[in-house]
Amino acid sequence: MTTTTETNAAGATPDASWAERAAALDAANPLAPCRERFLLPEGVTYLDGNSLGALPAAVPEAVRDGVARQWGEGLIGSWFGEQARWWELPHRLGDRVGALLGAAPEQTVVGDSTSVQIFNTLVAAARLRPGRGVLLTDAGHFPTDAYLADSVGELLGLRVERVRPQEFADAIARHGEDLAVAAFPAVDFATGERWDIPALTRAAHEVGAVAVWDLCHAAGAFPLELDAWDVDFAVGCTYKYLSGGPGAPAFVYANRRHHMQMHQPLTGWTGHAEPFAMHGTYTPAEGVGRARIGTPTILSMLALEAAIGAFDGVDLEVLRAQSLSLTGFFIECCDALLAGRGFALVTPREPERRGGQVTLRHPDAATLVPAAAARGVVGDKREPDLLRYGFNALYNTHADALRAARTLAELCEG
Ligand SMILES: Cc1ncc(COP(=O)(O)O)c(C=O)c1O
Ligand SMILES: Nc1c(O)cccc1C(=O)C[C@H](N)C(=O)O
Repeated sequence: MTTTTETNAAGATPDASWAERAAALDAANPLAPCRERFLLPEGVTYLDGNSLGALPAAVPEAVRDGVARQWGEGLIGSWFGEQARWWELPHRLGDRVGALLGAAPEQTVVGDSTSVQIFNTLVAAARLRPGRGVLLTDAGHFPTDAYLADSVGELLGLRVERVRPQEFADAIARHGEDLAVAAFPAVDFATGERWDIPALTRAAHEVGAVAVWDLCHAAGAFPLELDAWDVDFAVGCTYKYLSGGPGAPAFVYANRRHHMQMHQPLTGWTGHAEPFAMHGTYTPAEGVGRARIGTPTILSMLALEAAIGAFDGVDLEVLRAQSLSLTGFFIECCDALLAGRGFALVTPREPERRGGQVTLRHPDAATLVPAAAARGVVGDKREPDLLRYGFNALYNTHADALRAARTLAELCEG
């Protein structure tokens, strides 16, 4: 398999030895018992957890309890009653998610969708830098981030500039004190390339700008240190590596030092200082509670709360090591088994530049991805010719990686 810059001349290792290597790596995996924390369909190799995480085993019972006992029996009393305390759930869950992001408690809340939180946070961030004229964002950002940056620019009269992250540091320096906000993804959704959050955050701070990170493809995939890196704001979804389920609520992290000045545009009643006083005018809650917007989606939050339990006792450094072992082994398998079949590796080979996914390019991606899924290997396709395979170290195995590469090779043989 080739990259744009190099040709990898892997030797023809016999097929059996790949299987032996996969088995040995899986046998040595300290996270292997975590696979039992998920309900995976028999015979399916699921490599699309970078889009929708697999179902954690604890979720069905948590949702059943939420419906039958907390709602069915507790009724309205479950908002504040000991049996459920739904009202606190955005904070309770926020702290659980925050722990996976390197965020001390009371800086993260869960609620609404990623798109809503991106909008709210971008405006709040820009309002911290009045008089500045530029919102810098990634030219390859996920579409919702790009559309919302344009919308925020239009609303606030900011010029939106889109640059590739390789040019980000230069663009920051060029705009200097005219830069209000730098909004970037931690990992590129298409290529799987991981960007340097601490270095880029520092660069933004050097010109006095505010850094907003989209952690959709990072949260739960590898360790993050938002507090230590002095990140301003971060937003992300919980349905990918956190496996919160379809439509699971987003999270927003707001660094404690911004809480008192943070002025968000979506001033919903649950972010009010006294929501049940039913005042006619908005006074934001103190602390991160002001990032709340509307009524929490309790059933989804209960699913997410149970899902996050899959991380209990997991050292994120160990998870990262396993994730890199999986993606690295998959790249090796592809180098060997797909050589000369028209594939190119899009994701960087250097481990520190990868998140949890490996992206390949092939002119027949549109037919290969569904054909592989029909043979039990589920990944996804992104325009125009990308095949994405996402590895979640809590449930994927090296055998999954080998099967995926082998299946693609078999499909190319016809
Ligand atoms: C980087 C990124 N941002 C945002 C989203 C999605 O936003 P929402 O959850 O609002 O659909 C995704 C994926 O869906 C994504 O990959
Ligand atoms: N959010 C999604 C959805 O609601 C339906 C189908 C796919 C998605 C995705 O997660 C897309 C994803 N963010 C991506 O990286 O392409």
